[in-house]
Amino acid sequence: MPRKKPFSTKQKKKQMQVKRERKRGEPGSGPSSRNASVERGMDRERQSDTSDSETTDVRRINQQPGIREGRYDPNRFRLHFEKESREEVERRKKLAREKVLDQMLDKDLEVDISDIYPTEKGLEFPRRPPWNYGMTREELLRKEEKSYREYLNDLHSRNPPGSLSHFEHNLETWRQLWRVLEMSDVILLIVDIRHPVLQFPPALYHYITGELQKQVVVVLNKADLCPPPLVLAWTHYLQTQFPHLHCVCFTSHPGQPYSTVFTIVTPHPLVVDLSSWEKKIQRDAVAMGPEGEQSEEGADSVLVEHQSDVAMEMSSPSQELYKDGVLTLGCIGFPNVGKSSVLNSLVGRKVVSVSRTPGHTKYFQTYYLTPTVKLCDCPGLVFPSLVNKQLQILAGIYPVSQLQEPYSSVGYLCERTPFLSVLKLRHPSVEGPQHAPKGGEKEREQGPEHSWTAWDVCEAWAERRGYKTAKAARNDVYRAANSLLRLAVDGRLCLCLRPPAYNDQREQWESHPDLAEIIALQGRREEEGAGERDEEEEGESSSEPEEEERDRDADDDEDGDDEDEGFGHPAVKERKGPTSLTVNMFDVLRENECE
Ligand SMILES: Nc1nc2c(ncn2[C@@H]2O[C@H](COP(=O)(O)OP(=O)(O)OP(=O)(O)O)[C@@H](O)[C@H]2O)c(=O)[nH]1
Repeated sequence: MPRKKPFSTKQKKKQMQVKRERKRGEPGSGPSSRNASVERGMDRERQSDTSDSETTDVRRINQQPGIREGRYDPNRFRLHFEKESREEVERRKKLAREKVLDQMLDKDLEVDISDIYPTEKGLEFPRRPPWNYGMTREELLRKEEKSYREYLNDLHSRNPPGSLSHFEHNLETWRQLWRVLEMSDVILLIVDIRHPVLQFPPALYHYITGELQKQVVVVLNKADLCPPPLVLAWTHYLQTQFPHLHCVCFTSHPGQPYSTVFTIVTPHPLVVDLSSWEKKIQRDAVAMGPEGEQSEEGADSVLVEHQSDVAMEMSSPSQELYKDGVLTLGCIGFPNVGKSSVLNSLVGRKVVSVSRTPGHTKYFQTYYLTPTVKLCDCPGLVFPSLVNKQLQILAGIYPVSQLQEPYSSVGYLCERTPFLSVLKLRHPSVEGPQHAPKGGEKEREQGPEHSWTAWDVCEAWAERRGYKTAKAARNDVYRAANSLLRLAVDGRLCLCLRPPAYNDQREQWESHPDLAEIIALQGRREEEGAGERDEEEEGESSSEPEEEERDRDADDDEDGDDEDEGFGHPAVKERKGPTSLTVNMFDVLRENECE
């Protein structure tokens, strides 16, 4: 009997996908937006068909049909970035194999927002052109497309090809931002506290506070992943740069029950009557089963409004403020910053699915917190900027599974984190059986005599994790690179940027009186939080990544039936205990802060 050919899970999934599509009578049809591996395949094909043609990309975006042969097109709202040329990808691959990694200094992690969004580069975002009720739907759409093309031409005329970072090229997604901005009374701009300036486009802030005359609250999410003094320093920096901004530190993965989850750091707290929210949350808490499970009939249902295309296209912004006495909070932000998680935390349970894959939220929806307070969730949007593309990937804005060349991002990460001590790697040139180096061995096996390239790191991680290619059983370096990038995005190998002058002012932040509040928010013990534990500061987390790293589907819905929910966040595991019985989501905003 011939030997069975090895068949990887990925191949199997792809085969199943093709089968399903064949059954539906759509041979060779586009990928489901939920199946990252198929998408990647398609992206690779696209890469070869355009060789980096911007105009082709733009045309493709604007031709993207909403309805394909009478069926809804799931691809309509997916993230859409400009393709890089094959030469560029090959160049970076080569570099990843050859360039010896250099450890960066602390100072190199300091970033000023004007480095990311320099004023003189005109890094605007697409605006909705003026319209009126006399226009037909087709006229309006044509006008929007024309205006979008002009926007892109203008942007590219100021910024030569290749100089801009990845940014959203899907007009449909920008249309949703327009709609959310129009219908919201207060905008919650969610950013990841590890690198907030990457996700805070000044043009957006000025547009909302100036032209729209609306309030912006920046929610510094994922505070559990950042040393407390740095949380304070970033808050202070943003408030200084943008005086009309309200800053709120948040974590959807707190280290303890929700009682201290939401801290208003700004002196101007939100003024919202949430008394009926309090009652609802209390009823929901009672309706929770002993394991924190929700009983079928117990908790109040959350009124969800699914938005239609007509609602998207023809509505007037000016007529909508506080429409019907309802305050609308719009949650916007880059992909993967935790918009859906924040929304779930505020609602008190899962109403929106959460995924570690950016671009998971495809279409905006609204949810009533109370009869008079509505939340609106918008798909993640990447604004044009000058941020390093490798850093963009580490910041989670680009689906790791779709990367053609993950190695240079691994290199970027390793130059800025103590990867050797965290990952306990052994240089690929060292022979002998693989085991984790300990004590005196450490120096010998991974010591200074070895210089590392990004490729070496991936090779060593593949060896350590036992990642092998299906055919030749060689180290699967591509898979190892993806695994490392996911560790970074999840905060297991944590890269936190710092505001300018942070290192000089560090002592001041480490003894700041507001530190205790941040430590409480994170659910840390005071002695552990105040002095930025060394290993944490350098990116090391409390448990070894290799113990926790699992292979999960790239586009996993984290909060489905997945037992592994909260992977990588020790704090979340704590929350899963009996304590969840006492969860009181109203305390997300403390009483005295919302009156
Ligand atoms: N450690 C930590 N992880 C978080 C937090 N909030 C969200 N996450 C994780 O971040 C990832 C993205 O969360 P989502 O809520 O889906 O993010 P999103 O902004 O809605 O993403 P898109 O759908 O891409 O726009 C998931 O893996 C979450 O578990 C947080 O406060 N702390």
